[in-house]
Amino acid sequence: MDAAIKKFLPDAGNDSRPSDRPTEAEVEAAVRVLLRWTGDNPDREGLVDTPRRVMKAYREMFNGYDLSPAEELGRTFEEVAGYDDLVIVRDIQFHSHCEHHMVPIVGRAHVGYLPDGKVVGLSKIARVVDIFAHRLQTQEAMTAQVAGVIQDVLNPRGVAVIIEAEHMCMAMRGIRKQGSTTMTSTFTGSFKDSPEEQVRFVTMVRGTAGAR
Ligand SMILES: Nc1nc2c(ncn2[C@@H]2O[C@H](COP(=O)(O)OP(=O)(O)OP(=O)(O)O)[C@@H](O)[C@H]2O)c(=O)[nH]1
Ligand SMILES: [Zn+2]
Repeated sequence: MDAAIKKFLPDAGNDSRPSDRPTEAEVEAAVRVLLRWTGDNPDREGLVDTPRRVMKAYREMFNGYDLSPAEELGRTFEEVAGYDDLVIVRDIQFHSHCEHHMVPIVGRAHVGYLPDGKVVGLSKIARVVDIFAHRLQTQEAMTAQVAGVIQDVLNPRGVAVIIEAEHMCMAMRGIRKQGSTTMTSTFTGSFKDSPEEQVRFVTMVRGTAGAR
């Protein structure tokens, strides 16, 4: 297998990842403990099916551990009439969970790259964002991971990623600041080397469509 793809498989570089997962029954038992921790009664009618629902919801919200972002980028094509300029997919909405508190991060990613011959299906860029979002994250790591996998697998002239997100761990608890957003960016290749390319990316992301 291509080394670039291997690097982005779910368990790459993470020896602490358990080789076997808990059973559904074990997960449901853990949710019952959390329900008791809230002060509620897991045996009351409204909560009886909740552990099972939470187990299923976790399987869906964290399915990014079972998917490979590098494999999503594997199918490319070159017949684009010689187009080799900036491609941007902006406003990719995502939901993730912060690795510190396991509560939601809600945000948007803007992803651009400068093709070097081959381009990738646009939906694949959004799929890559979703796969990383469906793992426990910090915003910084997610930004670097999205840029890194596109750079490594497509080998374009450069990749630019901006993520803006609200962290519920800052809104619902702790400091309790609603509406504050965090912005992160990663630039590789030509974007890293050239401030003009960065400006062009940001200008197009902030550009004309809709009420911006
Ligand atoms: N850099 C970074 N920090 C994050 C992210 N998500 C959450 N955090 C922060 O992680 C930090 C964890 O701080 P700790 O002091 O260990 O935990 P805590 O006592 O729950 O912190 P408070 O949120 O300040 O109450 C907090 O400052 C969070 O705001 C992220 O994506 N990136
Ligand atoms: Zn948090």
